[in-house]
Amino acid sequence: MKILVCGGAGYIGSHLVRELSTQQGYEIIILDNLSKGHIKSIPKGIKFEKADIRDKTALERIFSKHKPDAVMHFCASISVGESVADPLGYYENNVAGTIYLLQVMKKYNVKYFIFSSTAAIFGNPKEVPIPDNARPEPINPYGDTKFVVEKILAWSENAYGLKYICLRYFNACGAHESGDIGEDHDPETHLIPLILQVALGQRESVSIFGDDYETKDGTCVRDYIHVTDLATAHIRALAYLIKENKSQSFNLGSGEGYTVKEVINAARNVTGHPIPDKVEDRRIGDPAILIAGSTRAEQILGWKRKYNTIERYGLQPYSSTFSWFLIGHWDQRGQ
Ligand SMILES: NC(=O)c1ccc[n+]([C@@H]2O[C@H](COP(=O)([O-])OP(=O)(O)OC[C@H]3O[C@@H](n4cnc5c(N)ncnc54)[C@H](O)[C@@H]3O)[C@@H](O)[C@H]2O)c1
Ligand SMILES: O=c1ccn([C@@H]2O[C@H](COP(=O)(O)OP(=O)(O)O[C@H]3O[C@H](CO)[C@H](O)[C@H](O)[C@H]3O)[C@@H](O)[C@H]2O)c(=O)[nH]1
Repeated sequence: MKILVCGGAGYIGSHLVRELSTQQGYEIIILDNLSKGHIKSIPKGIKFEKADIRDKTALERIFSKHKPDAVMHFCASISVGESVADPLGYYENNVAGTIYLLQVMKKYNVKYFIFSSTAAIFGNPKEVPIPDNARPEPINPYGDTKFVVEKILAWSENAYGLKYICLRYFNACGAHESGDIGEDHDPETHLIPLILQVALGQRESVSIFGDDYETKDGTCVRDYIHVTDLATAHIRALAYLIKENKSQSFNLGSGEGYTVKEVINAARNVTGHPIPDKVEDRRIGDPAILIAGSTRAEQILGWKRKYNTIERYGLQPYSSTFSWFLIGHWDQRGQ
């Protein structure tokens, strides 16, 4: 089976490629414009097409050349804060880009689509952990772009018979066990790599965006899920889609939430670095608490987190950052 992995040079996509390439029966083609991804994260022997999903001519060329059977779609602009400042850019890349991709899939009769959705579609959830069937009510443009695509997918199934799976990741974290791929965004906006940059002496302090939320220590709560566990969920989702021929949406998280302060403290414990912090104003568009209920993925896909003990995480150096956080995360809880 030929799988076109759009955004396969990025953080989560590159981990999916690593896992998928260990499975029998899949041929992988990566499409990425390298705006954020890294050529060095593409393993030797995997086909690569440098292209932008907003370039329909390029998409047509790639589909006609490789004739994929399924598409996994990781490409997006991904920062909540940036999306508030530049909503049009976000709708263009995340919504218009996805429409072009779906149009070309339709033209080349490609039926299976796996979409990187997000916890950000839920806005300020009414129930925590957020059930799979909670009603999406995004509160920032980034989350809304993903919700719009989810609706486009449902209507496309209705009209054209597209079969799709939306995987709503909570906060991805960690790095590949080999240590040669991991999170490497420039500029970095995600909390854990920013904290680790302080420990590495590359930044003086980490900002805490708001300490007046209604949470146990006033800082935002997020559910951090290991990137390799996200990758294995994709492989299960693909197998399910092909076997059952049924569209579905799944939350993917750990079911546990950590405040910004807890994450910083965990990193202090693990690295032994004081990691100075600075409380700043709230970041616009940030919900107070996001924790996943992933019952559906567990029950329907048989997905289970592998990376849930300190022994599993280990110290994983990658580039200039380390996935130290998760070790500390468990130390702190006494596990
Ligand atoms: N990182 C997280 O915590 C998280 C959480 C929930 C959902 N997601 C979603 O998962 C997906 C992957 O996230 P990530 O953290 O790996 O991001 P990333 O930026 O590392 O990866 C995205 C990749 O897509 C490529 N890309 C972006 N726009 C493109 C375009 N127009 N044409 C071609 N390539 C393009 C980038 O170069 C990059 O390699 C995104 O859709 C994101 O919204 C991420
Ligand atoms: O310097 C920082 C950076 C972040 N934060 C806080 O840390 C938490 C996590 O922020 P991240 O930027 O690391 O991640 P987000 O929760 O904003 O968003 C991430 O996870 C979402 C799903 O939950 C998305 O899908 C999105 O792509 C991805 O960026 C938030 O409360 C944020 O306010 C800080 O306090 N200081």
